[in-house]
Amino acid sequence: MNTKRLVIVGCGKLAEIVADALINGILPDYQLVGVLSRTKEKAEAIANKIEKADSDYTCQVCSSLDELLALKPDYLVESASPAALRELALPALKNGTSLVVLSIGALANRAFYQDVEQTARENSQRVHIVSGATGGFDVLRTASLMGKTRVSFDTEKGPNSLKGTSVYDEALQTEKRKVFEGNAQEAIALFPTKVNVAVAASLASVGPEDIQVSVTSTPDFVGDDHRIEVRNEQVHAVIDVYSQTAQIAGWSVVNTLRNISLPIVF
Ligand SMILES: NC(=O)C1=CN([C@@H]2O[C@H](COP(=O)(O)OP(=O)(O)OC[C@H]3O[C@@H](n4cnc5c(N)ncnc54)[C@H](O)[C@@H]3O)[C@@H](O)[C@H]2O)C=CC1
Ligand SMILES: O=C([O-])CC(=O)C(=O)O
Repeated sequence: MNTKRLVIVGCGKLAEIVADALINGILPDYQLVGVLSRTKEKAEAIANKIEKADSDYTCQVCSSLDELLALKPDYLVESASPAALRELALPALKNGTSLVVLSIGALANRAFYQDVEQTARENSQRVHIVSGATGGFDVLRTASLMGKTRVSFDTEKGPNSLKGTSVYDEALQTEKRKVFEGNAQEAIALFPTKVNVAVAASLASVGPEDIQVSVTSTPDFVGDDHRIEVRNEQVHAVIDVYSQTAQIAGWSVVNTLRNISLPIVF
């Protein structure tokens, strides 16, 4: 078995799903050798889990990206924020570390996307964009290759998940309203950590400027519903994923890591 050295940046709810999957034997080809988080206690909690699972290796709690990269990981899971992805992507790729990324919003910036692409190529590494809280990237990519394609991305959320953004007001607690219409670049600028999914779907198809995105707030709505519609001359597909929590995004990292290491992939 060719064991891969894995590290995680951002030790929150989604990182914990990946660590638990590892402990539960769902990622047999990986060792979680290092963790880094803004809150050190969260990184320690994950490292302690690995320790308690009687692993025959140590998971190091790191205080800086340099310390983490010095562990020479094969793969880095980013489960922190778009700002973190902007900081770590190029140094990690230059270090010979491939990326599995959740905070895809950072890649809506064309110049950054191109730097990441070129650095990955020059260092023979790859950047895996996970399906997160949505999916259907295979059909999105395939349809877009066939010729002119239109793609829309419509999200429904509860008002509480929009608190702290410029579109929020108390009336949303009782009134259903479309609070955003635009493209994915505009959407991620307005909601920096809430529409990574829309940027991911756009990168898999027509690009962040050319996808039509909307966000609707519905009173008492629990979770998120992401509906992608893709159309070209021959194909019409609808991918509609409801999820009660964001856990599906953590599991999509697990699925991607399995695809990287298993002989048969989907
Ligand atoms: N693609 C998708 O479908 C989805 C993507 N996301 C992205 O995944 C990220 C993680 O989500 P959760 O685990 O739910 O968030 P969380 O808030 O539970 O955990 C994030 C952790 O990262 C740490 N962190 C933040 N910035 C950091 C930095 N610069 N360096 C090191 N650590 C840092 C925080 O202290 C926190 O412990 C979100 O920020 C969001 O951008 C979230 C849900 C769905
Ligand atoms: O969890 C979701 O539905 C989507 C989300 O936060 C993101 O795309 O960043």
